[in-house]
Amino acid sequence: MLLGIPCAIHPDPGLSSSASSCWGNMMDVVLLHGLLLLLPLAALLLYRYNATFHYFCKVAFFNCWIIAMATLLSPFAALRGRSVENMKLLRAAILPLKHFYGIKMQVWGLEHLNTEELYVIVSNHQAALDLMGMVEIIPDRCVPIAKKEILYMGTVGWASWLSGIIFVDRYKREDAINVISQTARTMQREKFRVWIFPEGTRNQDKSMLPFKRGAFHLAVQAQVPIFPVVFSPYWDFFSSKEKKFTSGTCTIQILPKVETQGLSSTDVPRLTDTVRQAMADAFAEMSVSCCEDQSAEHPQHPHCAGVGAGAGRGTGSPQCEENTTGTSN
Ligand SMILES: CCCCCCCCCCCCCCCCC(=O)SCCNC(=O)CCNC(=O)[C@H](O)C(C)(C)COP(=O)(O)OP(=O)(O)OC[C@H]1O[C@@H](n2cnc3c(N)ncnc32)[C@H](O)[C@@H]1OP(=O)(O)O
Ligand SMILES: CCCCCCCC/C=C\CCCCCCCC(=O)OC[C@@H](O)COP(=O)(O)O
Repeated sequence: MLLGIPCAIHPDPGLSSSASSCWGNMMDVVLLHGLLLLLPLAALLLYRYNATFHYFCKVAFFNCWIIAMATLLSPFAALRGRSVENMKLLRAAILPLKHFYGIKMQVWGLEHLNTEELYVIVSNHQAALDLMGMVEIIPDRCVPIAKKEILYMGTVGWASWLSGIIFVDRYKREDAINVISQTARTMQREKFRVWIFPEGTRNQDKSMLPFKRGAFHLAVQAQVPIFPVVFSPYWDFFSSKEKKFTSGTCTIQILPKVETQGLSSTDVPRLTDTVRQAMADAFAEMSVSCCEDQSAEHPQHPHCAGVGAGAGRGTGSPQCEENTTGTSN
């Protein structure tokens, strides 16, 4: 018996055909086992030496983790019903991810959020990885506003709904505006805070996209302050375009609050511009330090060529030119 296959090699020449077929079986099994051993080895080598494979493995793990955690936690969350308190479960489930990925989180200005009052948080949105930064600082009783598509992602949608996440249909402006106006009323009544990504979509460019106005209408209608939060650029450790995903540091900067007391809807465009400008300045400053760290490690990083040497203008990417200007101001 070899590896579970019954096999008797009989010296009798009359049985030689059965013996040779048995030999064939043995070879098949050996080959199969060899292949089964080689596959993980090849995957390991690919993971180690092929950046694209490495990237897809890490993204797949991220998605699997979220799906697994959502599936595991949804029944517990369901016991409580739809409640912002369930955000604590989601938070606890996402917090360990940074350790798996070797991503160091550095938070500046957390004391700003340490207040009893209600507020709206607005932040830039680079990738789904933002979830890891969000859970570092998300205060109690705070729910994100998310695109409606997430609601249909099976248990992930279910977990999100149970945690009180508010969904907007970005393709139906009237409906989205209604949801936001309703949120302005309920956040006061039910005492919760709201987190919005005013760019409205993921963006890994050198600068932030123009801001949608919903977050600012919400803060004005609810008469609550806005806390701008800026995630430093991920480009030294993550890029979906370049298929890059390594370890690194993410800095989260919480800017001082912007008051909305006494403002009305006519002030929203100016308010939006003020907040965006403050965030863009912070992002530009963080880009410079990110570029400096990067150029120390890899002097010819495509985003940063020339910055370390003070030759950003005209030689490096527009990103670095913009950053250099941002710092000198
Ligand atoms: C443990 C396991 C875990 C499992 C689960 C965990 C995983 C899932 C968790 C998810 C949580 C994380 C969430 C991350 C998700 C992030 C996203 O999904 S980003 C996408 C969704 N977010 C947004 O879209 C941002 C909010 N959008 C807006 O605020 C928009 O303004 C809009 C309301 C959708 C309208 O957009 P649009 O029409 O494209 O453009 P605007 O320029 O903003 O507005 C046009 C016009 O309308 C006026 N207006 C806008 N809002 C209002 C309002 N509330 N009241 C009155 N008027 C409004 C605006 O002023 C403009 O008019 P104007 O005359 O030009 O000024
Ligand atoms: C029965 C259906 C089963 C469906 C299975 C769904 C699988 C879902 C896989 C992984 C879940 C990870 C979800 C993380 C969500 C993170 C939030 C996020 O970053 O969303 C992007 C959104 O802000 C902007 O979207 P766009 O840039 O406009 O696009």
